[in-house]
Amino acid sequence: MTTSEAPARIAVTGLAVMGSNLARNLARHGYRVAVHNRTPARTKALMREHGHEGEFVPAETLSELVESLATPRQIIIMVKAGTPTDAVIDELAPLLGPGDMVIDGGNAHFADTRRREAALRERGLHFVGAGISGGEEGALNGPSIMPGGSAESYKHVGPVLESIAAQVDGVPCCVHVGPDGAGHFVKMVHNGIEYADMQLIAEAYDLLHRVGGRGPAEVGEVFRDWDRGDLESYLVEITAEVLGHVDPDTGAALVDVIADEAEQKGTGRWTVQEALELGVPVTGIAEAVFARSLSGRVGQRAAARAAFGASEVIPSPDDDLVEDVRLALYASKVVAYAQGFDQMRAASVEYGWDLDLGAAATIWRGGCIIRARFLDRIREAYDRNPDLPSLLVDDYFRDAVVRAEQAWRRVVVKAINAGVPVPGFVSALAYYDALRSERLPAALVQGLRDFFGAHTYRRVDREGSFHTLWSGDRSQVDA
Ligand SMILES: NC(=O)C1=CN([C@@H]2O[C@H](COP(=O)(O)OP(=O)(O)OC[C@H]3O[C@@H](n4cnc5c(N)ncnc54)[C@H](OP(=O)(O)O)[C@@H]3O)[C@@H](O)[C@H]2O)C=CC1
Ligand SMILES: O=C(CO)[C@H](O)[C@H](O)COP(=O)(O)O
Repeated sequence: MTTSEAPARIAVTGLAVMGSNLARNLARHGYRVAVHNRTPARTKALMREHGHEGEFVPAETLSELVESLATPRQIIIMVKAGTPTDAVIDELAPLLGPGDMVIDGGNAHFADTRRREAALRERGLHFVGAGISGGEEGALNGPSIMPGGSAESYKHVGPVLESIAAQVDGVPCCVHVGPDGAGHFVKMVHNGIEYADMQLIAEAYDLLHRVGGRGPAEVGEVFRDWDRGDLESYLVEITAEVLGHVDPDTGAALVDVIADEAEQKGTGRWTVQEALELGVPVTGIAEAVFARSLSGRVGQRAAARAAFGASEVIPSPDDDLVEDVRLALYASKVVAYAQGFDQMRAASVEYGWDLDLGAAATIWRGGCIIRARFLDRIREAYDRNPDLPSLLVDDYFRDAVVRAEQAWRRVVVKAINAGVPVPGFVSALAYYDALRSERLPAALVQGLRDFFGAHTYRRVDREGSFHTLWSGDRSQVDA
């Protein structure tokens, strides 16, 4: 039904795949939704194809959209992140009144969200930076929603967002994450983990395919089987689907005809850039971002093949390979998640967000791309100890990693000997080994820094900073 007399409860501007599906989700939940898109053809298409699904109020302009809303107004922006979002906010803000709420559901950089929140607060408006995950299907049927912003604004938008979010065990996959950019930060880390997870899955596939000698469909069946155990997750489930799919044009496995150059829109890169700023090692996410970059360096790859010959992998399957790879995948995933949660903890301190890490795990259990059985275990770990220094040291994950360790090492050795690149598995194992080392060679790095730059070092046996007179008599002085 489409009527235009009563005021709309909420509005969506930006009606590409995400915005139109979110508007439909809202309408299906009984909200009267005002809808707008810069190019009116998209609004018309939504009304034509889905207008019967609920109460929509189409608007040709942003001022029409604003006029159609009940106060305090709630407007969701679902447009391209970056300058398009600023353009919409700049046009929208002068049309709004005190207490109105602007909700940015795009993949905004959290620093932009902090800036926008502060600017709108100055004007008496609320700005809610809400990370939304789940893609097209999630937006329609229940995404995971990570709203930031003031507690006051959440009182208004929270109930609406919670009602359209995915529900797991009766709990909505939506919670007030924290002030200003907290929601978009958590979404960014979600995407970083998504990158790491996909890279690890791709490495597992490569090993089972090239070392294990199994075809894509056969490996797809292995993933289907894994999806029934500890690895149960959306990404493992769809891996089975993609690997099992046959290209209608050639009859080959689709994965064999897709160009092997992984693209990226930038959220994984942001995660790593911000981790560098915070000094948090997110090696799994970084390796995943770099693996995508390397895949796209087609000219360099061709030159290397010409110079060295393409690496030739002779399949050498053994009875344990599938189980070993499963364990290595699980342990490497634990590391990737531990690093992502570590980054959120560091950001929480840096920006004063007071993030509840268990709540982040809870709202990722459904609706989003990294939804997984695993997230229940993470939530339980933070329930046991909200101040866990690392997920790895929680009893459950510690035992899981210890159980996987020997298989993990066998897989890495096998991959290296075979010439199959597994940067995700290798770096996860190196992180685990480094974290638990009694002594790290960082001591030598400090010695070298002091030698060439008098950068000083600390000692293990007494307080203070010291410098060795390397070009003098090599005695030690207090620094
Ligand atoms: N696709 C996905 O799976 C996911 C996307 N997101 C995020 O959600 C947001 C929407 O994504 P998606 O639906 O894929 O659409 P796109 O990111 O492709 O953005 C297209 C939309 O942005 C609008 N737009 C672009 N530039 C401007 C501008 N200068 N002024 C006004 N409107 C503009 C377009 O309007 P017009 O039709 O006039 O060109 C269109 O409505 C993005 O921020 C994206 O990162 C989040 C999670 C998942
Ligand atoms: O936010 C998302 C899901 O959570 C998007 O799917 C994400 O934009 C995909 O990122 P990329 O294109 O960089 O792989």
